[in-house]
Amino acid sequence: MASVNVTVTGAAGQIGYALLFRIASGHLLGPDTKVNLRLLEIPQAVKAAEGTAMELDDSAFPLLSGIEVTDDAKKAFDGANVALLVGARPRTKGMERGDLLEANGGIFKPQGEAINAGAASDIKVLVVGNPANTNALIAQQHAPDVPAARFTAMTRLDHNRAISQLATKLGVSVTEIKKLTIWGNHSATQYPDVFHTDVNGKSAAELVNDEAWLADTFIPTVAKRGAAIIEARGASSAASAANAAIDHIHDWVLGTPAGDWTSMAVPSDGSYGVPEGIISSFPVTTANGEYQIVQGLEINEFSRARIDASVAELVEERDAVRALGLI
Ligand SMILES: NC(=O)c1ccc[n+]([C@@H]2O[C@H](COP(=O)([O-])OP(=O)(O)OC[C@H]3O[C@@H](n4cnc5c(N)ncnc54)[C@H](O)[C@@H]3O)[C@@H](O)[C@H]2O)c1
Ligand SMILES: O=C(O)C[C@H](O)C(=O)O
Repeated sequence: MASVNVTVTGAAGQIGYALLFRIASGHLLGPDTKVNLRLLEIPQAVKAAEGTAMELDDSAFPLLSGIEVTDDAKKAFDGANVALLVGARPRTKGMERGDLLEANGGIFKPQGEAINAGAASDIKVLVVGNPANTNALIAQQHAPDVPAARFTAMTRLDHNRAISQLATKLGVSVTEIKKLTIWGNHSATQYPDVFHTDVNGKSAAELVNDEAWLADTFIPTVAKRGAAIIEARGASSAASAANAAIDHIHDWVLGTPAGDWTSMAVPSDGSYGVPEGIISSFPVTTANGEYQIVQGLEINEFSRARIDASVAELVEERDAVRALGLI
């Protein structure tokens, strides 16, 4: 059976704890693929990551072929086929946006370099740590030998949240909702779009038939859900974020179902007027380990303004990290 090297950064954190057991039990790559885990942490958290590794051992997962814990990015990414970049510098009191971007530059620049130096030729990178889209751009810009398209950021949690909200509104099961799209940044400016969404062969937008609900309830609920979870739990989403990371890589590697698509933040090829190179969320289909941006969707005025606003924020973030010399 094939064994795949999966590197997880921030392994001792709360998403890490929810993520690793599901990777080891086969939810990431399916029941026919063994996984060799590499856990990267900062020196002061290595001991905690080793504790998690002990628990992974104690689970005797049939698909887990090995675990290595390290604080050395070069070792962690050497031969990596899949990299989940979860560890990031959270915003703390008094921290300005520029400080946050700079602190994360100190993480994602060396990790991009280590991926460039040693990752396997089929490396697939998912950035979860916030600000995810721009952190992915920083890592990508320091890995010039890796195809740029292999660097992606996570908007699958937003996608899943939007499906759940829409299913509740329409009184249908989440499985009946297809072709929902998150556009833009994983931030409060993101745009969850139901204008091409299909519910049992009918248009979701027509079934909702209430633009005010979309504008004033649905979009803000989805876009501010991360903050609502922090408010309720006293900590940011962890199990749902881990679940979304599993979904993102699972679908990238194993494909999206026929008649559906998903949302991934990927380097723009200029589709839908999104400036080339910006790591922005799009509707994508996947097959044979590759993703493709869904083409030819008609974008109405309501959607256009919202996509443009979120993309403008991404351009600002790119310009800010450029000004800081991080890319
Ligand atoms: N994209 C999304 O949808 C989404 C959703 C939820 C959370 N997040 C983000 O995911 C990140 C992780 O969340 P969490 O709740 O697990 O945080 P956490 O603070 O519990 O854990 C983060 C871990 O990362 C480690 N870390 C820091 N710098 C590192 C480095 N250079 N190398 C390796 N590890 C490093 C820390 O030691 C810590 O153990 C945060 O940035 C959070 O905002 C993103
Ligand atoms: O950590 C956050 O700011 C929120 C997180 O990105 C989320 O969407 O739950």
